[in-house]
Amino acid sequence: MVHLGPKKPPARKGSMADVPKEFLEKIAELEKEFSVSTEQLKAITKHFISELDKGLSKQGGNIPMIPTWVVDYPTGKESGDYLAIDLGGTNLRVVLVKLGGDRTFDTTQSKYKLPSALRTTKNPDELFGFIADSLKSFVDEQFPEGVSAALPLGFTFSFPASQTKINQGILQRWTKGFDIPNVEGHDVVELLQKQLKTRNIPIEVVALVNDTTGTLVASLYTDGETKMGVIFGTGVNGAYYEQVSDISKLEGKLADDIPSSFPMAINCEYGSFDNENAVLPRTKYDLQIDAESPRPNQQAYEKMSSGYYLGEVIRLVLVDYHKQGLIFKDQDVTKLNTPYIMDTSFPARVEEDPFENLENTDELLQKELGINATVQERKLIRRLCELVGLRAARLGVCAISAICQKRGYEAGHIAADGSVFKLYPGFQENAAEALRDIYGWTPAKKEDYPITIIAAEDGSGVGAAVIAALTQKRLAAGKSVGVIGA
Ligand SMILES: Nc1ncnc2c1ncn2[C@@H]1O[C@H](COP(=O)(O)OP(=O)(O)OP(=O)(O)O)[C@@H](O)[C@H]1O
Repeated sequence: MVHLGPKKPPARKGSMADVPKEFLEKIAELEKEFSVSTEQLKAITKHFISELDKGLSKQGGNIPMIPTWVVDYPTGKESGDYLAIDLGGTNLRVVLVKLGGDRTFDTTQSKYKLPSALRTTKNPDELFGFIADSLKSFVDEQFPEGVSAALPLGFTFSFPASQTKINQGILQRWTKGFDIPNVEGHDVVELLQKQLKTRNIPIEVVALVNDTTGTLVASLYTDGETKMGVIFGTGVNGAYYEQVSDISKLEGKLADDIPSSFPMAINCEYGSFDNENAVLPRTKYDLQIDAESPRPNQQAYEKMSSGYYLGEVIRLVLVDYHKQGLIFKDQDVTKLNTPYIMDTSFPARVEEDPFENLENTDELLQKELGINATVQERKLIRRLCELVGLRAARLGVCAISAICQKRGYEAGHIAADGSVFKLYPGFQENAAEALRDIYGWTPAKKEDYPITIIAAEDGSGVGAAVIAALTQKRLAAGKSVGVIGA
C-alpha cells in the first residue's frame, strides 16, 4: 500500500487505452447486460406499486407488507432507559438507549460478531443462547450493582416475521443466507425470552421491531421530514407509515383504539419483489445465484441489490471469464472458485483504488484470492464492479420511488442505513441520480432534490427504544398493541 498523505486521493475512473479488444468486447457486453435504463426503472417502479398494494390486500402477494403495530408517530418526548438489540445479517449489536424526552438520546453500544456457523446451525438454541449470553455480559458491565426491575428491551430482528401483536414475531422465512431449522413458524421473542429465563437475566422483551421500522422511527424522532426508513446492508428492505384504512388485510381485526384514520408502520420486506420474474432484468449470473442459493425463487430483488450478493455476482462473472480462457491464465483459482468468498467490501475497495494501474486492486486480488492479475484484467474487474454497484443503486431506489408515488410524497427525507449505503463508493450519488431519472428532476446536487436519501443517524437501537417506549405507553393506557384478542 502506498500512502499519499492524510487526505485520501479521489478514486479514478482510469483509461481503457491499453485494454485489449477482446476485453473491450466483454466490457461492452457487461455494460449492456448490467445497465438499467430510465425506462426500465419506471416500469419496475410501476410494477412495484401494484405489488405493494397486493401485499396489503387480503389475498396477499409476493411482498409481505407486514403490519408492525407501531400506530403512533414519535413525538420526540419519549423518555427513559431502554435496552435494544439488533440482530442483522452480520453482527449483533447491544445498546443501552437513554431517551432524553426532548428529541435527544444517548447510547452506549457493544457489537458482537455473529459466528458464521450460527447462520446455519442445526440447533436454534445456539443462536438465541448466543444473544442471551451477549446481553448478559453487556448488562453485567452496564449495571454492575444489578437492576431493581426488569429492563425493557426492543428487539430488532431483521428478518421477515409476522406479528399479531408487537411483542411477538413468527419468522416467515430465513433470508440473507441464514438457514436454521425449527425457527420458521415460531415466535422468536419466545425463543429469546426462554434463553434469558434459563440464565436468569432480568430483561423483558417489550417490542419486536424490524431494523427498517427502527430506522424509520428513530429518524422521525429526530427529523419530522422522514418518510421512509430503508436498509442497504446484507439485505434490502424498507418501512413507511400507511393509513390503516388502506391495509385491507387488517379489516375487522382491529380494536376501536386503532381507528382506520390512524397511521401504522409497515415493514415491507420488499427483498422478495419480483419473485415471479416479471420485470427485473436478470443476467445469467443472477439466475445462477438464485439456482445455487439455499432458497431458489425467493428474494429476487435482494439478490440483485444487496450486500450479501454483490460480491458473488462479480465472482461468478470472473469464474465464467476464467473458464472461457479470458482471464487469470495459469493462475491458481481455488479461492476464486469458493462461493461467497468476496463480500461487498471487495468491489468497494476496487472502486476506491485511486491508482491508474489499480495497484491496490492488485494487492487485494493477491491477498484475498491468491491471484496475480494483469493491469488489463484489473481494469476489466474495475469496470465490472462499477456496473454491479451502479445496478444495485439504481434497482435499489425503485422501492423508494414506488412508495413515495403510492403515498403521494413529493418531498421529504428517506433515512437510509446499512454498510452498502454508507460505505460503497458512489452508491449515494448513483441512488440520487436514479431517483432523479425516475422523477425527471433537473440535475442538481444530490442534497437539493425534493426527495433526498440521507444517512440515518444511528438507527436501530434508538428506533427500537422509541418503539418500546411507545408500546409501554399504550399498554399503560390499556390500549391494544395487536389484533383483537392477541
Ligand atoms: N466497505 C464496504 N462497502 C460496501 N459494502 C460493504 C462494505 N463492507 C461490508 N459491506 C457489505 O455490507 C453488508 C453488511 O451490512 P451491514 O453492516 O449494514 O450489516 P447488517 O446490519 O448485518 O445488514 P442488514 O441490516 O441488512 O441485516 C455485508 O453484506 C457486506 O458485504
